Amino acid sequence: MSPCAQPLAPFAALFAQANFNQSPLARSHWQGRELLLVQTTHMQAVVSVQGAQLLHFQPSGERPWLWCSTLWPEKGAIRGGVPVCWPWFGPHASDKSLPAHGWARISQWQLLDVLLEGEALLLNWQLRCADYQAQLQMRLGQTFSLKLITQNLGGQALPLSQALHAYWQVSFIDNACETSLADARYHDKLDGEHKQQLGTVRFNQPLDRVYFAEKTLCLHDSVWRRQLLIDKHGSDSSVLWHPGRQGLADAPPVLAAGFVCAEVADGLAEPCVLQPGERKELIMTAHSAPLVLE
Ligand SMILES: O=P(O)(O)OC[C@H]1O[C@@H](O)[C@H](O)[C@@H](O)[C@@H]1O
Repeated sequence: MSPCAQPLAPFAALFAQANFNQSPLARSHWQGRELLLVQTTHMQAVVSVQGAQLLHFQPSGERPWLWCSTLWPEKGAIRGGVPVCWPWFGPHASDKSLPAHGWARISQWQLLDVLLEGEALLLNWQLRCADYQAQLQMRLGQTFSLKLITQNLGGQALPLSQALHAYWQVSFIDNACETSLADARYHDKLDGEHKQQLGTVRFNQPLDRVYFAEKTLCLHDSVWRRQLLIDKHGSDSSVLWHPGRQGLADAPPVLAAGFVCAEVADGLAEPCVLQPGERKELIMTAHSAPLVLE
């Protein structure tokens, strides 16, 4: 069954009102945020300038891949799409007054350039934060990839932990599972224990786990008969997270039942330090495939 209302109507309304004027890009605003609407013969996407956050991605003829809340805070992080957690993941290591998951998702990024590469559109974003510089290269075609490049522009070593914190849309949490992490070791953040995964991971309970695995993630939706395959590079860990049936203030239960988070992370298995001048890349590439049930 698929009882949850899918929250895409606002984006559909924005596309209906937008003036693309022969371009694949149109500017739009919603809930106080500046948005880029992207439309080609192969896909539709929405990107927020705050966070350089891909909020919506839908290849032609397919269901949307990403989930996004319709309840955005007046200020602060938008829950949905692919928030960039950077240059730290979770609470800051020493100063708990700093924002969870770093500055990237609450900052305005600069769009450096837009290029057409074959059938795909490349959007190249940049953010400078003290001596950290991030570039996010977004490739939007029949599939999408996100390449986050961090460079230390200063003279001191800098700690780095990061994640591409994707909210994947599912028909209903009980219909979803992750199948590639069987046997992987993980840190269960809900009880602080280190454990080993037995079989597939189901999302029918609150979940907050850091898996120490470099494998491609594989999300199955048994009702939509869809697999989402998430390849990663430069990533020492994957985070699976869901708040459970009680949902969250900006994702009440009926909406929270429509996503699972499968995140590509780095600097969580081992502390990562960038030396002066050093660069590091974190890449997520997603594609879909039909799910054939036996
Ligand atoms: O509510 P936020 O700040 O977006 O974070 C959501 C979740 O993000 C996950 O990545 C973390 O592992 C969780 O601990 C956290 O609760």
